[in-house]
Amino acid sequence: MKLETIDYRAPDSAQQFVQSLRDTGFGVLSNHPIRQELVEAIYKEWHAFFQSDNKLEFLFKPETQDGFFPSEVSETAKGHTVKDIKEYYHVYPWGRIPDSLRENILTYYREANALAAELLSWVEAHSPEDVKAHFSMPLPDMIKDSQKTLLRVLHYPPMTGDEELGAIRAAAHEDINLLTVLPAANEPGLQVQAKDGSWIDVPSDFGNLIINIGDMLQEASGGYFPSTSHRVINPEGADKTKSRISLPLFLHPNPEVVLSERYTADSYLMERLRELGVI
Ligand SMILES: O=C(O)CCC(=O)C(=O)O
Ligand SMILES: [Fe+2]
Repeated sequence: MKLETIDYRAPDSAQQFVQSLRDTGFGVLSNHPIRQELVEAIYKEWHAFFQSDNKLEFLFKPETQDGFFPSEVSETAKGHTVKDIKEYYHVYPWGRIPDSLRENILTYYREANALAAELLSWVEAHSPEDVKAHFSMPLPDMIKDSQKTLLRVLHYPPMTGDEELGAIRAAAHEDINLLTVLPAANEPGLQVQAKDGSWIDVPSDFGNLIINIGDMLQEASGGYFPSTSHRVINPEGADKTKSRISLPLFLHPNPEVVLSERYTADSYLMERLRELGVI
């Protein structure tokens, strides 16, 4: 399996993109409308924020889950026992955001959401009729004005050598949400698991946009769209001294949206957050 990069502006991009999602759980887009200068500015200013003690004034609130999550409380992926080597900040437009970082990150939030709605309409348009029939509403409507869509700014610090045995930057996991939209990070490391169990590098050319399926879309499509395992491996050699910043936007439907006969978006999310040990 190889992940092909798809030109967003190609005449058959929607069809190719949805085929890639179906085959691998991932789609990689080049030539897309997200401005690279904006992403670079965000990486730079948030890297500085993670280096500063200012982050401690924005410690996350357990009730609302916005703010800074230090590495000591960061996630343990489902089925794992060792914490990931990462710290992160949860950005919601209604949540706390340091003043000097507000403008760029909220612009990105808005623009990435607009593109995400278009990508969901591609998914809908290229779903077979029997799959589409199970969607309780058009996919873009599920996330419209959602207060739950989460932009996570992740910082994977340089390796110190004191990491817990077996710990990696992000242990293998599946995302909980509908789709995740992720600009290629400033360093490689993201891998997706192929059907044969092997791990494949996600093409991380700076400027690519990476989209992957989450468990909620898998649930809503009756398994037609697979939510595939992915992970972020530790750097080797000279790259050990480098931080990695990444910026996944997790598209979450409005809480009352029906995903399937078993779940609403809210009941699904609560179950998963409990499993992760973050609520
Ligand atoms: O940092 C990355 O490239 C991916 C992060 C990720 O998979 C996640 O936070 O769910
Ligand atoms: Fe993920």
